[in-house]
Amino acid sequence: MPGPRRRRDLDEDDIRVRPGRGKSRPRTKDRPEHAGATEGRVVAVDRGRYTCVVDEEAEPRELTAMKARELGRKGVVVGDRVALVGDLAGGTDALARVVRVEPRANTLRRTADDTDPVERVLVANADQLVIVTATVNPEPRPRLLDRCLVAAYDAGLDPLLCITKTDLKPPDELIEAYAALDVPWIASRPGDGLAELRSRLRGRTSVLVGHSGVGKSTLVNALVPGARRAVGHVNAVTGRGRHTSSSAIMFRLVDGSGWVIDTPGVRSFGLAHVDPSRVVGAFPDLAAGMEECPRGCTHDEPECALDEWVASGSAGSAGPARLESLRRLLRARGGAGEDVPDEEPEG
Ligand SMILES: Nc1nc2c(ncn2[C@@H]2O[C@H](COP(=O)(O)OP(=O)(O)OP(=O)(O)O)[C@@H](O)[C@H]2O)c(=O)[nH]1
Ligand SMILES: [Zn+2]
Repeated sequence: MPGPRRRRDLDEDDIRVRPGRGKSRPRTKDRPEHAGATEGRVVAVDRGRYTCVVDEEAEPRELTAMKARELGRKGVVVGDRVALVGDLAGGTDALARVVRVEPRANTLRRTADDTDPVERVLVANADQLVIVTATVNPEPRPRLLDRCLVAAYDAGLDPLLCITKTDLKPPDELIEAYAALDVPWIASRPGDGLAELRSRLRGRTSVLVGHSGVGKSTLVNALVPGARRAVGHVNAVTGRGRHTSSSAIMFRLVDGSGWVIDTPGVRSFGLAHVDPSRVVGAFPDLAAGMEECPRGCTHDEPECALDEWVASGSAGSAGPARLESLRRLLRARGGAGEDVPDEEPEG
């Protein structure tokens, strides 16, 4: 007998669709008329126009589509797999219709916060989150990086730390700060590090996130000839980039195996939606020690059994630094009481 579904497995549609009462009339999405629709992948969204790639395997081409009325207010985001009908020829005037959004394997989301009042699904169906930070210019923002990491664990994406501008300053401090988190990292500078990044991206769908000006667009341009992402200039005084990229956009890697999604520079990452158990789940090496915790332990309180467990050495390789990392991330989740602001310094 199937067990009860965990809450995480439910998405918007499950919640809306109630078992029908009385005579069953097929719901819109079950109607057979779109059976012959073409499958596509949304690679860009711009004011109600969706750029989709169809025929990925045989002869990939892009076309523009609008949302069919029957989809109502349902969101369509970059990375979505969709069913398309209508004018599938492509070309400048052709307009297809998105008639269905396939169930999403996952979504990368941010909750509304002070800098962005709208809760957003940023992308769907990715499997890796590349958290990009520069060694300097702009300065790394540890709290923002931690929050991106929490977002990755929450969405079930594998994190990868990508440290840019190592020609200006060595990456050692950053590497050290993330050592206990066991996050794989790569370092890059002009003319170096790209091959390793490429091999990390092969066969995967990766989302690049990071503060404005860290060099995401520069990386995408190097990875995808022809991407022509606008590269901004970092203001020498504020260290701020110019937010040159305005929306998420997806590119196919040259050898056809894998996709990268460039996102606009972020200044914050609202995490109110994140269940702490998703963060804890990213620390399987500490799981055994949690068995002694009081019921409902937040693992960041005096009664938490982890301190003793780690101190006793029963944790194997999971030492105090590892526990401190878990707590750092659990705290990063909270919106209030920020220790280090992730905003730029004033002035
Ligand atoms: N010295 C140095 N400069 C770099 C490196 N990578 C990027 N830059 C420069 O940093 C500036 C910002 O790079 P972008 O690629 O526009 O940064 P971005 O992250 O896409 O910024 P947004 O589009 O605002 O999100 C540009 O002047 C780049 O030439 C690097 O490894 N070393
Ligand atoms: Zn605990």
